Amino acid sequence: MTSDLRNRKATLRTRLRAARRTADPVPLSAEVLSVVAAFDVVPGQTVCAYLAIGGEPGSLEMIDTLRSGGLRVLLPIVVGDAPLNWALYDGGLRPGPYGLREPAGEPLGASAIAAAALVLVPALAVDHQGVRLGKGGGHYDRSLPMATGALVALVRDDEFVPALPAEPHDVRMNGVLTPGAGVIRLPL
Ligand SMILES: Nc1nc2c(c(=O)[nH]1)N(C=O)[C@@H](CNc1ccc(C(=O)N[C@@H](CCC(=O)O)C(=O)O)cc1)CN2
Ligand SMILES: Nc1ncnc2c1ncn2[C@@H]1O[C@H](COP(=O)(O)OP(=O)(O)OP(=O)(O)O)[C@@H](O)[C@H]1O
Repeated sequence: MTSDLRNRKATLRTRLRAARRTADPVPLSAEVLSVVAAFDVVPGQTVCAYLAIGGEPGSLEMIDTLRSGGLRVLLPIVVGDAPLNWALYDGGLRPGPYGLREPAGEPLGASAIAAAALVLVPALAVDHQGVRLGKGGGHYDRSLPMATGALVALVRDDEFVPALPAEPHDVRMNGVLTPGAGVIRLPL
């Protein structure tokens, strides 16, 4: 049962990653403000975001839009198999693992995610029940249980799908942002 779920997830990841290799960029630099508005996030509040790589929706411009709107933006720092650490993005970046760029500021600890009114979550796909498929490292699965704010995944239109395989540890999303459909609130 569990290994069947794992195999289905792995097959989906391979297909979705391959499709992203030839897909057009999706910067979401303006659209991200519709998420901020939809979840009543106001200037001064904290948003946990991510810096897109390798065909992921999002961009540095998207992060800058959030900062320009007066939001406090935290970016993730990978610490092995531990939950993600977080640091304030103040314009400084340095190279991280997996070709990532990470915030150069002082790490705030894994529990910093709890202060975020909104968490923008990278995903390969999300389904209509809010189940998210990530890259398979489990980094977000270990961190999202500590979050208290709205969880919104960013995907392409065709990556928002009717149903994905779900395991008990998969944390459900409260919403999804796609370039074509904008913000979609998901029933939890
Ligand atoms: N932009 C972004 N940041 C993130 C994540 C993410 O999915 N996207 N993570 C989500 O958990 C964590 C890091 N986990 C990641 C796991 C794999 C890859 C990845 O795409 N690896 C490439 C290249 C590997 C390499 O060069 O060594 C690959 O597998 O093709 C990226 C991030 C935290 N930060
Ligand atoms: N809360 C958790 N604590 C410890 N390990 C976990 C937790 N959640 C998930 N894992 C482990 O992480 C691995 C990857 O999980 P999964 O396939 O759901 O990844 P994903 O959601 O696609 O990845 P990510 O969260 O990095 O985007 C699995 O081996 C799983 O058992």
